[in-house]
Amino acid sequence: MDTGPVGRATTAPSPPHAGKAAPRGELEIAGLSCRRGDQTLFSGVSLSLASGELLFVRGRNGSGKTTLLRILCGLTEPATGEVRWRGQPIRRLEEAARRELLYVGHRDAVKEELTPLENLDIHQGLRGERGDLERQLDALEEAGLGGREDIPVRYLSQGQRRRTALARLLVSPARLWILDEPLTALDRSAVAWLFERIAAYLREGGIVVTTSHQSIDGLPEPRILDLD
Ligand SMILES: Nc1ncnc2c1ncn2[C@@H]1O[C@H](COP(=O)(O)OP(=O)(O)OP(=O)(O)O)[C@@H](O)[C@H]1O
Repeated sequence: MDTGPVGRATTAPSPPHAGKAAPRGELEIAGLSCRRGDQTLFSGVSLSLASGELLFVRGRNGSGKTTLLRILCGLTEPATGEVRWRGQPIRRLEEAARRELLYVGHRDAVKEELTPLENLDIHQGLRGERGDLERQLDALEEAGLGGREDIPVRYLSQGQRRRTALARLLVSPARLWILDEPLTALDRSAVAWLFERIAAYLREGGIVVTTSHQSIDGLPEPRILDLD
């Protein structure tokens, strides 16, 4: 695992609407079920998440955590039920509303042949955001990648790849973070940094849905969805 220090904190973009009164239940989940083959992974999942709330989805390997997170951001269709973001069906969001969601999957989705800086720039381009070089460099510095911004990702350690993926949180304004196993491969200092980041984001009114097989003691009190 990577043991490099995590760099100085930068000012991450505040969630859109930070500071304004937020309606309750921005993310609404109703009657979700999912089947894989002849197996029901989960059923009857209903809940509502409001500004500042953290949801911890837990369960054994194969219980359906990743599948559920993908359903929450509209990447996978459930067998039954629906997900709404600010009242709109998640799979039919307009572009501006879609940009309020930021998903970091457990496979890092970083391009091996590109550098961390290029990966961050492409990520922003795909979201329709204008990349700001200074902010991108600050984000990579904060994520502990100072000095490695221009090295192709294939030469980086697992922890550094993870940090590259997580640096997206620092450049993209979003209202909802969906983080699948964000702690994987992170060393202790990076875990502490990420926990601080998540706590600050929740205080500013962001919403976070996350999974982890590691302890999340150190994060603000979560709501828990247990798929077992
Ligand atoms: N597209 C798919 N087609 C068929 N089966 C799938 C598909 N996606 C996931 N599965 C199956 O659904 C089950 C749940 O997978 P999922 O990745 O959601 O579990 P998980 O709870 O995130 O597991 P882990 O803790 O191991 O990451 C697994 O048995 C997996 O093989």
